[in-house]
Amino acid sequence: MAEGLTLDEVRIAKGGAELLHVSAHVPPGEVLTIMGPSGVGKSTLLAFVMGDLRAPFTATGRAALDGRDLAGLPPEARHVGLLYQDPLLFPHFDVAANLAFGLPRGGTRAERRAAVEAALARIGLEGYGPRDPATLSGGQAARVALMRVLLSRPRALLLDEPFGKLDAELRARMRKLVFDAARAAGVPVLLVTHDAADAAAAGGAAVRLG
Ligand SMILES: Nc1ncnc2c1ncn2[C@@H]1O[C@H](COP(=O)(O)OP(=O)(O)OP(=O)(O)O)[C@@H](O)[C@H]1O
Repeated sequence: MAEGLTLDEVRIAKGGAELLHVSAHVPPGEVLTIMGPSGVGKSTLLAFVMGDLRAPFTATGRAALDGRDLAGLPPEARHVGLLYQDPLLFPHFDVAANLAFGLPRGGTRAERRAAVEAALARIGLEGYGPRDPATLSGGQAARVALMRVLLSRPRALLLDEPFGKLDAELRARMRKLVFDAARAAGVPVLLVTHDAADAAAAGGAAVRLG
């Protein structure tokens, strides 16, 4: 059984015409960077792994996590975390509740509150728990969204230009946070980026589509 995330002869077509063809393996804790021109199908490939591919796209081939075929598993049973460039926070929840949503079920109220406080500290947003997400800057919201995904303890992590809205310093901090967390938890990461510095920081292999 191959530990990690495997893409085996994945072919994605749009309206019957092949868009991309890729085979790759991402060992636990490592990052595979996916680069390629706009429109080549990078985000669509991530949707396939999530189990969220929609018409007009079709796919053949296999995505497997720790040797287990993901086909047939609904998205919520895949335990694959996805982070976009645009942080999608729940607008009717405050920042703390957005983070708490990522936490696995269980634990006491006090434990959950402590976990949220620790998470806020890790992203440099101490005291931001009661804030309305609409009052956050783009970079602050991006950090909350990233931390919410990490708290959900995904078994694989898909990042779609996740650092695009951050300034250089924050970008470096967030890269370190996410790559260190993935390494520590043994989580394979697919990183879609146009930024060669992201790829260099990720340190793993890279594939170029198109
Ligand atoms: N719902 C849709 N219906 C039809 N075509 C779509 C749909 N969504 C995306 N496309 C097209 O499918 C192709 C692949 O899109 P995708 O978003 O996967 O590309 P990408 O490589 O991630 O691009 P970018 O780097 O610009 O984000 C593009 O040509 C896009 O215009």
